[in-house]
Formats: sequence, C-alpha cells, structure tokens
Amino acid sequence: MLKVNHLSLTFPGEREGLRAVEDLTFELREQEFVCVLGPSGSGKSTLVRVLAGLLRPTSGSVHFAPLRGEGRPPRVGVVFQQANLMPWRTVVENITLPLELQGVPLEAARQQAAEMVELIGLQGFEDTWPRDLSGGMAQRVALARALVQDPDLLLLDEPFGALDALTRERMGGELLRLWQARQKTVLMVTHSISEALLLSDRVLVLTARPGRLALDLTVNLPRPRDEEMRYTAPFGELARRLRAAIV
Ligand SMILES: Nc1ncnc2c1ncn2[C@@H]1O[C@H](COP(=O)(O)OP(=O)(O)OP(=O)(O)O)[C@@H](O)[C@H]1O
Repeated sequence: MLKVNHLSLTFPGEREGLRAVEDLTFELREQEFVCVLGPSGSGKSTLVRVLAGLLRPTSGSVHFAPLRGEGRPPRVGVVFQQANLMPWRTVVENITLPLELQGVPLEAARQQAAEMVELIGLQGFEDTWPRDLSGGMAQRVALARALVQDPDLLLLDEPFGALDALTRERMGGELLRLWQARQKTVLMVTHSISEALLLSDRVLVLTARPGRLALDLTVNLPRPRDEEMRYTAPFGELARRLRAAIV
C-alpha cells in the first residue's frame, strides 16, 4: 500500500546540514504491522513525520497505492509518545475532534467516538478530563482519536515509551487486539526488541545517523502471540539477530 523510494532527508544547518535519514527504500503491504528499531538519533521519528506528511523529503519519494475505487487521498493517523490531548476537552470530545474538523455532524461524530470508547475499553470515562487520566488511559484516547478517522495507515511513534513496563506490556496486547479487529496497516517506532517481535510481521532496523536500512527482518512467529513466546528459542534467535543489527 505504500512505497518508500530512496528517501533522504537533510535538516538545514551549518555547511551541508544534518543528514537524518538516507536512501531508505522499503514497502508496506496492506494490513501489515511493521516496527522500526534503531539507535537514538537514527531518524525514526523523522521517517514517521515524512510518512505523516509533516516533513518534506530532501530527495526520494513516498507513494501510496491508489485506494480501491475511492477517489480520495489516503488517511494517515499518528500517535506520538505524548498523548497531546486537548486539556479543555473531555475524553469523548478529544476523540470527536478530527471528525469535527472534517465537518462530520456532531451527533454522528459522537456516535463514532462512542464505538471507539468501547473498543479501547474506556466506557464510563467519556466525560473525564485529560488531567484525571493515567498515562496508559491517555494513550488509549490518543489511539482512539487516530483510529476514529478510519486511517489507511496508522503511524505510532514510541506510543508506549512514557509508560511503566507493566502498562506497556498490557498496551501492546491491546494494540494487537485493535490491529486484528480493525485490520490496519501499522508502522510503529519502538526501542524494545521484544515489543517489536511480539507485535510485528516485519522489523526494519535503521543504522546510527544518518539512518539507513540495516535490516528488513520478517518475523515468522505464529499468531496469536503472547508474552510466553518471549521464552521460546525462535523468539530468542530473532531477538539476537535484531540486537546484532542495532549498532
Ligand atoms: N527539526 C529538526 N531540525 C534539525 N535537526 C533535527 C530536527 N529533528 C530531528 N533532528 C535531528 O535529526 C536526527 C534524527 O532525529 P530523530 O528524532 O528522527 O531520531 P530518532 O531515531 O527518532 O531518535 P530517538 O530514538 O532518540 O527518538 C537527530 O540527530 C536529531 O537531532
């Protein structure tokens, strides 16, 4: 559904500027779950921002496949490490926001948001203010806000990076459930090798700056996957290969 071709991005600066990503070429297939790993500063967030249309590549291109029979541009949903909820809007009002911006009538927007609230398991918290949510709950709302637009591509930039380890594990499981229920194409940045292996069909590893593609690894572990899988030999072997590729 998406082709990235010889993508490079250099941030302007002194002399030749700062090369963040260089010559990235890869494809995402529809409904694929792909994780991106790499050392700090390898351009993972830069890649997400280019795919989200927030940054323009210096060279190379990003092509979305034409959507079947629909004459509209692809929709991309993004979730960052911080939920960035609007503090003056309740949970449900945060989720309806993208629909309101698209001009969806409020009643229809509220109905779609109610479905999302159920999907993310926050029933009873519809009218709660962001300041009263835990970190995990706020990230669930951010996910719901991204999913309510029914995006063709969901981009997740370390969405659980600010959460404690147990909440993070639980959120990973929930994300898998959402992905299976909604059949989205997902590209997710993470620092966790085991999170990447438990969730994804493929893992892309970027080199230290400038980020080039060091490895494109197919994760052939059976699904459904659970935490127990971490202790199996095939999991250990894939983890070892990823670890060796991250330098
Ligand atoms: N707006 C910007 N202007 C100039 N340089 C930038 C800008 N944004 C990012 N960079 C630089 O580009 C490089 C890649 O940054 P990026 O945030 O994409 O890396 P990352 O792999 O996501 O890092 P981390 O794992 O630490 O989040 C870094 O050296 C960063 O300092």
